[in-house]
Amino acid sequence: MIKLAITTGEPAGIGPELSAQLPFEQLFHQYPDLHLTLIGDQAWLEQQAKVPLTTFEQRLSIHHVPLTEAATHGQLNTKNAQYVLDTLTHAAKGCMNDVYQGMVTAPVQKSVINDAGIPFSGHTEFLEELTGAKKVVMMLATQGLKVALVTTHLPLRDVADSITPSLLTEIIHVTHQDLQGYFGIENPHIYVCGLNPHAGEGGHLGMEEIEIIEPTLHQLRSEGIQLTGPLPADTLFTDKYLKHADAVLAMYHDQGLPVLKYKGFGNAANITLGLPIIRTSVDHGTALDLAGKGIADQGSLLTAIDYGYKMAAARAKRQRA
Ligand SMILES: NC(=O)c1ccc[n+]([C@@H]2O[C@H](COP(=O)([O-])OP(=O)(O)OC[C@H]3O[C@@H](n4cnc5c(N)ncnc54)[C@H](O)[C@@H]3O)[C@@H](O)[C@H]2O)c1
Ligand SMILES: N[C@H](C(=O)O)[C@H](O)COP(=O)(O)O
Repeated sequence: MIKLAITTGEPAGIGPELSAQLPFEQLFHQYPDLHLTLIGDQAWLEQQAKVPLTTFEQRLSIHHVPLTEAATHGQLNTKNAQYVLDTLTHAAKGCMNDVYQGMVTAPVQKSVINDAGIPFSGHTEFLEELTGAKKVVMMLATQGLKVALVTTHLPLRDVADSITPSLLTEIIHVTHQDLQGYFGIENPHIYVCGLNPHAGEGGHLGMEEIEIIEPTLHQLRSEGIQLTGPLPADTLFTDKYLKHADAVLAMYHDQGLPVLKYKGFGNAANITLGLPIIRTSVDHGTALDLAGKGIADQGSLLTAIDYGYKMAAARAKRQRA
């Protein structure tokens, strides 16, 4: 059995309804050994389900984490911030203890957690700390494109200073290793974006390519890692390069993710590489404007479940070998 935990996310957003309204019958048919546990407030989830969740009791459980205050669609409440983190902690610890073979996260509202006085950048950073991982990488994947990021939830002002040879080396090592381990790519070819326009224009538009990125890639190539770049990011995302790329490494969030989401929004998943556990997520946020209306698209949650299931199956196969 592959047991996946689904954290149902910000209670005022679309996460609870997307999770409770999953096409369970179809999913359990498609993945005959899949078991799902929805993690969140039981009454809030049952209220949003279309069929009684007990219908699938052999394959579907709810792990009840009580809301602090009743939730209302579209209305954030700082009192429920800790609830959201409790669902994540339960799932992550369950994965570390092999109760679950992976966790799939519905969206959380980062701002309300911070407004509650709890510093929180995102699941990626939260899980890195909770699991004690040395370095994690945010990678979003859709059919035909995987984009990994060197920096994640960082103000643009701080990005350039944070790109160092050691960070770049760690990020590339983790990406390379997990593309091999979870995606069965024997010798991944990673295409790397420059940081500056035109990859620095020979030093006239920034020195990071010459001083940091090129020497680091040169060093890593000597270890046998296939790397192309740094290439100008505006033309890297074209077929000429993408047809040879197993993944693209972007230097910052909005260099890589708009391209990925333009190609695959609704059919993409966010995957945290480098964790000791498997974690996949949706490609969208809490969409407070849609919450409770029953019109939010389920595609990305299904994609995240698919990646989570396949990664867990790949790891189980590796462990048996
Ligand atoms: N995995 C996550 O936890 C995650 C991912 C992205 C954003 N967020 C958080 O979500 C909050 C809101 O972020 P945002 O407004 O930038 O992005 P958003 O994805 O919530 O909304 C952007 C636009 O996409 C639409 N949209 C989103 N999901 C949709 C779906 N399933 N079906 C149809 N339309 C959908 C929304 O209606 C909106 O127009 C922020 O706090 C952000 O940090 C969380
Ligand atoms: N950067 C993600 C995106 O834009 O889709 C999103 O904020 C989620 O990040 P976490 O998985 O770290 O919460």
